[in-house]
Amino acid sequence: MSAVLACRDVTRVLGRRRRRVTALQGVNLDVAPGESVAVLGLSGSGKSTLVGVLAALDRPQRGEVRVDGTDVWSLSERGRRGVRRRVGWVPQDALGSFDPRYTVREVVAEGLLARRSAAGGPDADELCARVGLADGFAERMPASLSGGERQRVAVARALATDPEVLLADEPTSGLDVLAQEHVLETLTRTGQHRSLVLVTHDPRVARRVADRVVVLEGGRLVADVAASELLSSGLAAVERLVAAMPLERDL
Ligand SMILES: Nc1ncnc2c1ncn2[C@@H]1O[C@H](COP(=O)(O)OP(=O)(O)OP(=O)(O)O)[C@@H](O)[C@H]1O
Repeated sequence: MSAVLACRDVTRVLGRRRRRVTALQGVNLDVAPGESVAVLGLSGSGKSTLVGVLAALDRPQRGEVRVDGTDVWSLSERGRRGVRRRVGWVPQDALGSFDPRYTVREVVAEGLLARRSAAGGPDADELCARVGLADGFAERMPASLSGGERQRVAVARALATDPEVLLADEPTSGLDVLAQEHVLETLTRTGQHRSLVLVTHDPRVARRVADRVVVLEGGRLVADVAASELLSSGLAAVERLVAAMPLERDL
């Protein structure tokens, strides 16, 4: 089946002069329709850079990013905006991505303005209910919510555009185990029939959510394995990740 989101031989260099860093080097990734892929890597491995590139927000120096087979950087800015609607983005820092003047309902409604399909589809309140935020949440200000609730608002806003792919960048970082579980459950349940790319440094989260796990190390994709085989794969890259989390070995 053809990939809904793909990158080919992507290289992204950041910074200037002596501070130049090759954040991604020759990265190839295919995400099939309905597939969940976790991008696993330690801090600084290039995960956030890859998210920016896959969301068509950041242009790589080399390589292609394709949405439904279309090379996004061959399009006009307008064409690229259209393509971006197909890729819903759940940021790491949900609160920082919301307009502080907006209620939860208004944040989600903002996503609806960019909805791909015209009439029909859920309204903002229905989307809030879908992510487990019914009963008065819609009128509240995101700043008054817990971290997990804010992340669920971000999922509702991303779903509002009716994307083919959800791109989630460490959506559970800083949350306690229960809130993590709520957010991951929301992502997997509401994201059904869509593709999901989830960025994480936590092998447990990767295994919990994804069908497939790819491992980034120093800007290179060094492993691509079925999630069920992640911990028994014997892959050096996975072993290094687990070893770097001494308090979290109980996987
Ligand atoms: N604007 C920048 N200028 C120079 N180097 C940068 C810039 N942004 C990121 N980098 C470097 O690029 C590399 C990849 O960064 P990136 O943020 O993608 O990693 P990451 O895996 O998402 O890390 P984390 O898990 O800590 O968020 C790192 O070495 C980082 O220091």
